Parts: sequence; structure tokens; C-alpha cells
Amino acid sequence: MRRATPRRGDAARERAVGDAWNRAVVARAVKEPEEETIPSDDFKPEELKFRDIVSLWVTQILQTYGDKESKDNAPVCEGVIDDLVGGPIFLALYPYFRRYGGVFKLAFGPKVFMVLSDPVVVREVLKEKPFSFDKGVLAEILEPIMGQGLIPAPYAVWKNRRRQLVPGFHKAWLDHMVGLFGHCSNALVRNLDKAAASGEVVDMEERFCSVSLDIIGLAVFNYDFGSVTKESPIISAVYNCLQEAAHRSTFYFPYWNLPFATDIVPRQREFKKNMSIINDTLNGLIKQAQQFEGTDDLEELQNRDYSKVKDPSLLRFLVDIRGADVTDVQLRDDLMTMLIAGHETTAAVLTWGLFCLVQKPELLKRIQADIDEVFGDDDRTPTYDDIQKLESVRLCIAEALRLYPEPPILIRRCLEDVTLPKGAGDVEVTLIKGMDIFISVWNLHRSPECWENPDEFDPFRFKRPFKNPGVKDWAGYNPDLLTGLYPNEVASDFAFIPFGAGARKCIGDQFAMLEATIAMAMTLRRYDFELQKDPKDIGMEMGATIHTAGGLPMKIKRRTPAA
Ligand code: HEM
Repeated sequence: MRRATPRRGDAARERAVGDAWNRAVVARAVKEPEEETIPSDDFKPEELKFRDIVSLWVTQILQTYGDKESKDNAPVCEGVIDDLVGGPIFLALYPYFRRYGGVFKLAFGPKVFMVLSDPVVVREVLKEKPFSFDKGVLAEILEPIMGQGLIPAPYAVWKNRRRQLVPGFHKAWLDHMVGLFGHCSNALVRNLDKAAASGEVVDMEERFCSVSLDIIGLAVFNYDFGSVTKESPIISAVYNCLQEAAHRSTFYFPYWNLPFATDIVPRQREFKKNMSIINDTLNGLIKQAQQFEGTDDLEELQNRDYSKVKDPSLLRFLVDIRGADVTDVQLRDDLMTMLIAGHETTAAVLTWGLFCLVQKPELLKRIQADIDEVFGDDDRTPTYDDIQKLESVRLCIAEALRLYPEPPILIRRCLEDVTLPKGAGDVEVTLIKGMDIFISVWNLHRSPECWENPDEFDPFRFKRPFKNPGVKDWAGYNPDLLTGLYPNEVASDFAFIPFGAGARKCIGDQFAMLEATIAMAMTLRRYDFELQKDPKDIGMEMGATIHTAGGLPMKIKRRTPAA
């Protein structure tokens, strides 16, 4: 099996690249603009991927915005910029959160931004006042790739598109997707049989990336990347474009907008070529879908028998349901956004989930026994009902999302002044119009104020209530509210937000939970795993996101499920 995208090097090299990266961008933040117009030579972003973009959003904000003196009332954490480099920024923010609390202003060098890690405050921003914020610098960096797709889209576009996209994830379609997830996960586990027989070490992160890529391609546009078995030119093009977005963010001026830049500058030519590959493929798929006249009756679409539908993709649904005002460009942007948003996120939770489980052999045995109880020795693919019964697997996925949220930081920019509730803090802070905000999902998910033994992998914590009157107006975690596939922001009163919350919450949360539960259950049912590296060396990458540095090498052994 080969991975569709270039692999990263060893952990030391990862750190070197990341270090150079952070130093280049942070150096830019503290130098006068005229001293430097290009990043230093030691920074080579060739292997940056989508997940690294988050790091850019973070560092971009560090470079561009903030007013230390503004009348926001927030505690100010001052320091030297070097304290923030040398590791992922979201990790560096954790000790400051412990020292300064759930709302503080980080002022390192000339730059300032607000860090929010308090559930009551986060509830206010995401749920109560979602339209007082936009995606700020995140939208600026993603726009050349995702265009006006849902993630970067400004409010006016977002409102329209969200209304059309959400019905696409209806019950009948998700039920049908369960079959697809089983089919693709089956290919994954069959492929692992060879490694189990030969004793070969496999990188499980790579395998999970491939299966989630194949799933998103088929589900969203009925396109088979087949990445479990071969390389894919289109996905390499996607990654290359994301790298270019990363590269662009290190420059002071948008030279790529200069006349002829896309024809003269080699990397701009490359970018243009890759964007053409992606656009040609997606446009071809859109045209193909448009050739067949379907019904535009939403009720009929949502109730159809998907087992009889030739093309059950989300694209097909969007083409059928599209309003007269939706252009092909908008459809392309929607597809591109979903391809990016729905791929590595799911691969990451599977990777970290397995990483945590192999370190707890007793727990792993218990989860495998639960899986055996549902399937016995029947080697079938899971149904929707099975997933409901597989509560402990779902809780493992949720717990992996708590400990390793992807993305670990949500980014916003204030469109108007917003006064925050106090939460665990003593003072009332006002977010000032124009200010950049990091909502630290990482801090929230590991806050000792909200979780017992927050660093412990303990999936069954979600079965126990937790309260802390010290966080004013926080309802605590209530397992009685655990009704859907995972313990969401309602059950945790915004202490657990792996899929975000409020109006801009992830539209693929159910999809992702079903997919991850099936892939995890089918993998654990068939194999035992032995980690081939010291867990301490399975570090995080330098970006603000959290894939492993160097993969998840495992030896695997076929197991016999209990009848
Ligand atoms: C484990 C898997 C996933 C995780 C952890 C995840 C996480 C998130 C988060 C945190 C947000 C909110 C971002 C913000 O508020 O700034 C988001 C938004 C989004 N996600 Fe996901 N996601 C996952 C899977 C998916 C999948 C499978 C799809 C599509 C098939 C998807 C599509 C989207 C879209 C379109 C948005 C933008 C929603 C909007 O702004 O209205 N995600 N995701």
C-alpha cells in the first residue's frame, strides 16, 4: 500500500522544519517590515499540509493584529516571542491558561491576541453571538483554495450555502453511508492481513489517512481515489495547493497578484497547474452530475431508497436541490471545502484513538469484548443499529477527540465589541472590534476546572457527571444528556467542542462519528496491535494541529473474535 501524499520524515526533521517555520514567521513579527521581504532560507515548506495551515493562521495573527493598551479589561500575559517557538503554539498556550485563566490577552513582542479557554465564555462567542465574529485571517488564507466554501465563507454566502448543504446530510443518506464506511474499512482491514501475516511494521496513521480519503471522495462526489492501493494525482495537487497557501502567508505583500506572476514565478506556475488539476476534476464531476435530470423535491430526495440510487453522492444531491442562484464555482468551492475538512480530521481521531488504546491493554480488551458481543464471529460490516450498540467504541472516539482535538484552536475576528460573561474569572472582559481571538479547544478539553484527571485517556468519564461551582454559570457535564452518537457541547455545557458549536458547527459531525466508529470497530475486531516506538516519541507536529510526528508504527496480529 502506498500513501497518496508524500510522507514526512523522522521526528527530528519534523522538529527542524517546524522550528524553522515558527522562527521564520515569528521573526517576521518582530522585525521591521523593510528588513525582510521573504522568509529565511532555512524555512522550506515543501511538506506542509492542510493541518499546518492552522499554525499559519495562528502565526499570522501574531504578526498582524492587536493592541496591548486597548480597554478590554483582560489580564495581559507578556513575554518574549522565543517562549512561543520550539513547539506547537497551542501547547505553548496551555501554561499561560493555567496562570492567567480562561480569558487572557497574549502580548509577546508587539503583537496581541485574546485567548479564550473558559466554557461559559466560549458558549457566549460560539452560540450566543456567532455573527459578531468572522473567520478573520483563516478566511484570508483559505480563500485561494476553498473560494467561498462554507469554512471561510462570509456571512451572506455562508447563510445560503449552509441552508443547502445541511439537508444533504439527511438520515437516509447517512444510513446509506454506513454501508460505504463498512465497505471501505473492509478494504483497509483486508489490506492489513498481508502485514499481519508477514510481520511487517505498518504505519497506522497512513492507513487511516488512506481510508478516510477514499470515503470522502466516494461520499462527497462519487470519486474513487482508491488511495488504499494506489497514488492519486488529484490529492497530491490538493496538498500542493495547501502548501502554497502556507507559503503565501509568509510574505508581506501578495506578489502572486502582480501581473504575470502566475506565469513567471515557478512556484506560482506550479500552483496554477495544481489548481487546474483540481478544478478540472471537480468541474468534470459537476458536469457529469448535471447531465442527469433529477427531482428537486427536498422531501422526495430525503426519503429516497439509496440502495437503488446509482450516484448517492452529496454532489448529486446538491445538483438536484440547487437554487437558480448557485453557480458551478460555488459548487466547486463546496466540494473542495468538504474534501479538505472531512479527510484528515477523521484520520487524526482514528490515529490518536488507537495510540491511546494500545497503551491501555486492559481497556482495549474490554472494548474488543464489547465489539465481539455485537458481532460474535460474524465477519459482516456494521449497520446503523450496531453503531448504536457500540457505545464504548464511540466513547473512545469522543475521548480521543477530547485529548487530541483537530483543530485544537478555532480562530475568529471580532466584528463588533462583545462583553463576555465572567465564567471562572473575576473581571468582565470586552472583546474589541477588529481583535483576533483564539478559542483554545485544547485548553478547554484539558482544563482541570472541567475534567477529572484531564490528561488521562478515560472514555467512561463520559458516563459520570462532573460539576464545578467555581466556574460561574457552567452547568457541568451531565451524562443524562448523552443522547446522540457522542457527548456534545450540550451535555458538557461547552467544555467539549471537538466539532465546534453554534451556527458554524461542523456539518459532518454525525458522518465523522459513524465513519470513525466503524473503522475503529472493524480494525480492533480483527487485530491486536503492538506499538513499535516509545509512546513518548510519538510527538506532535510543529503545526498548531496534532498529527503524529513520524507516523504510528505498529506490528499487528490477527485475533480471533469471541463467538
Ligand atoms: C473527526 C472529524 C471532524 C472534526 C473533528 C471536525 C471539526 C470541525 C470543527 C471544529 C469545525 C468548526 C470550525 C470553526 O468553528 O471555526 C468544523 C466545521 C466544518 N466541518 Fe468539520 N470536522 C470533522 C469532519 C468533517 C466532515 C466529515 C465534513 C464533511 C463531510 C466536515 C465539514 C465541515 C464543514 C463544511 C465545516 C464548516 C461549517 C460552517 O462554517 O458552517 N467536517 N469541523
